Amino acid sequence: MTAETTGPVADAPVITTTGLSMDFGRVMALHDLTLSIGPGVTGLVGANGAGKSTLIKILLGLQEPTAGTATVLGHDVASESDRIRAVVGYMPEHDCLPPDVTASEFVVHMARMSGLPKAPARERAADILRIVGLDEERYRLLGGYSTGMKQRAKLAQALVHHPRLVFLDEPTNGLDPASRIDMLRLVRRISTDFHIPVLVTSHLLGELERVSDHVVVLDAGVLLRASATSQFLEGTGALLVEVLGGTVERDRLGNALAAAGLACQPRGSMVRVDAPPPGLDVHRVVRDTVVDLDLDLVRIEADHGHLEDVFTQGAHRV
Ligand SMILES: Nc1ncnc2c1ncn2[C@@H]1O[C@H](COP(=O)(O)OP(=O)(O)OP(=O)(O)O)[C@@H](O)[C@H]1O
Repeated sequence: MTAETTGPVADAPVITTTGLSMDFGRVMALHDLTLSIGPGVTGLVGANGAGKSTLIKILLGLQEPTAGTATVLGHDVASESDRIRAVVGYMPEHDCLPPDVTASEFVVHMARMSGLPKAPARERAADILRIVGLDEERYRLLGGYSTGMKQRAKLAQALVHHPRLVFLDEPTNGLDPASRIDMLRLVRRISTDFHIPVLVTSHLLGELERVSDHVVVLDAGVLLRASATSQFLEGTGALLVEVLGGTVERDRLGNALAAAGLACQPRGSMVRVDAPPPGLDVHRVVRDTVVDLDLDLVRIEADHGHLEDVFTQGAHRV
């Protein structure tokens, strides 16, 4: 297997699906999915069981859909899955690492399986293990690795053969908050530093907000929404206001703003003020109210949408 040398044409779809369905009998894992995914990082989000892994397996040609068609880098998944697997890197969700070999041996082996000769395979494996942060640990047996190190080793094997596209299935699974942030930085680097399109999944809806250019939201196999991340996060027109103190001060402010005619409710330690009627200078009303109540203003900021809102706002199915 040799990876192709040319990258995807700018803005050409990297992945397309048309009417894709996967019926397992008792459960419909994907239902009539029509999608077009471009370059950059695409976050595929949805609760456990939403159909994320099933979609990836179909795209890799590992599972045959019950209906519909799909292409990956222009190749048809039904008839050209060998071509697809040659040019796509895949990090599976579950632990799939042999415990009794070192990370170095494993990643060199995966490079050789992809067709790289011995010396370049060693060189490439060393490079990629350094990039994922396993330089010093590369001669340790994988069986003794922590979850975070195993995730990095899985990522290394997905990148070692110079793929033109990578699928990362729940790369932050089992990681503590600091390791999650590190892993998400690595995911971003795959796109920004190496210019490889990435399809990355997470069941934590908000997790991919910061690293994804586009987001696809699945709910029980149905496409809820697919759009640029910026469209999910754009301003809602509402404001968040914080004053010094605790819930007593927050509620005094909220009650006074409500008495001044603004629709508001508590949001954590802050007061969320709904988009005001046109013509009303809400910043002035807030500042005047804070002064009248003898409170100390910490901040007034625009409230932005979040990915989770897609599930709570009666999402429009696409
Ligand atoms: N081989 C299979 N046979 C029967 N049902 C399956 C099979 N594979 C997946 N399913 C079911 O299809 C649905 C979607 O599963 P899938 O693994 O794609 O979800 P997911 O979004 O990746 O969730 P998770 O993150 O929990 O893996 C689930 O209800 C799952 O139980």
